[in-house]
Amino acid sequence: MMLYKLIPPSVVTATIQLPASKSISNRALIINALGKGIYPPENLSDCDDTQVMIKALTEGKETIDIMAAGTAMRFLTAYLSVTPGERTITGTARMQQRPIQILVNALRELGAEIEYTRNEGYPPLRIKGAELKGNEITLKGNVSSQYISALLMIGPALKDGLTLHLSGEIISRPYINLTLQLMQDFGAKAAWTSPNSISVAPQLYQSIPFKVESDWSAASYWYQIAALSPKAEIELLGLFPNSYQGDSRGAEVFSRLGITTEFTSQGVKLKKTGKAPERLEEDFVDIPDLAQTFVVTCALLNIPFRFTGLQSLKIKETDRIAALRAELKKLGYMIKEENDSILMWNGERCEPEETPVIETYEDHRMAMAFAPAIIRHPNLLIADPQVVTKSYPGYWEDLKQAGFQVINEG
Ligand SMILES: O=C(O)C1=C[C@@H](OP(=O)(O)O)[C@@H](O)[C@H](O)C1
Ligand SMILES: C=C(OP(=O)(O)O)C(=O)O
Repeated sequence: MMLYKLIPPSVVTATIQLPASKSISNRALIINALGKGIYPPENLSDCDDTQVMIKALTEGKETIDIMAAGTAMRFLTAYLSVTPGERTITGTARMQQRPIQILVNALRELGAEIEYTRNEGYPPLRIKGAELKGNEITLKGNVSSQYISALLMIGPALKDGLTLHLSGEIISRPYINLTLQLMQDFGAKAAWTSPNSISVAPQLYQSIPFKVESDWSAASYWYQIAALSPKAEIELLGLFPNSYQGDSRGAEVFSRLGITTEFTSQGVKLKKTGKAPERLEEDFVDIPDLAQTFVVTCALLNIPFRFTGLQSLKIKETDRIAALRAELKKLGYMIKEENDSILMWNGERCEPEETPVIETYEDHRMAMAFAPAIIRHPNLLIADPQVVTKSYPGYWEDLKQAGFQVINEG
């Protein structure tokens, strides 16, 4: 097992070229493939989740391994259903435990030929591309928005277009809006027709030059470093106001924790105001990928919190509710959970471990959200730090550039 020991600088000074958004990269790639685009998307992310998508779309292999990429698994399942050929799509052991039945059922209802090769409801899948016949379906909106995005993106390729009715609470809605936004940019007609229905017209995508913006989820770890450091001068490149990404709301939540955002022509500069709230309450149903950032930040700043809307965390790269509680306990914080969807902390402590080894559970966000904790817990070690490649391969190099020492303890 690889272990990283970190030593923070006394003042964090950095200008960081963030990775490009994997959510935007993977959408642009699918849309480009469906539209037979002549302009390849520019500034694609160099992360694993985008690399596996590029390979799947270009190598033409019969067995496609998307490793741990949820977006690739879900988007490609829909894509392969409308693309000639017969293929198997698989992923890591964890990916084979992440549910996909809602999407498979929806695609089957539209006429798709998909079989489970191992366990009913989970990858791997055997998919035979076909012309889909249906054009209107109802599916649950409360498990993963990626099923909805996957269906929407193939909508323009269906003879009669597609209408989706979403039942139950709609989670991760900004990711659905991101999909619609990109589809519209590429010339599709796709829009909400009611608070829970979306219609897509049958109309081919147009090819346009397109540049992917930086990743706001990745930016959150730098906001966290600014919040935890006594002094920080951090500039993040490639972020703009009115971002397509829902996680840009992290800037507003961090402003309540004393980190304000100033937009420049190239990105953002973070400022510390020195103000901190007595308590933080937030609903994460629209911003699930920021949960780990804020849980760790608030505990370490000694700010009690109650975070709701976390029901999707159990089916992500790991059970993030359990992982957060277990690892923060090692640092001396007792976090409570309620209904599988709420995490709270009332300030309760326990004895911290002397040399806590933070496990990362094959989850990039566990590594990236706990590394900044070194600023308050100088003895912690990060296990399996290479997990960051899922979304942010340059994370450790960027920390070094910001003055952190990153030492491989073997
Ligand atoms: O569509 C996307 O790009 C994503 C949607 C979200 O997943 P869920 O819709 O499953 O919450 C998010 O957690 C994931 O990192 C990326
Ligand atoms: C949940 C995530 O990714 P995915 O679902 O695409 O694997 C994530 O990046 O935090």
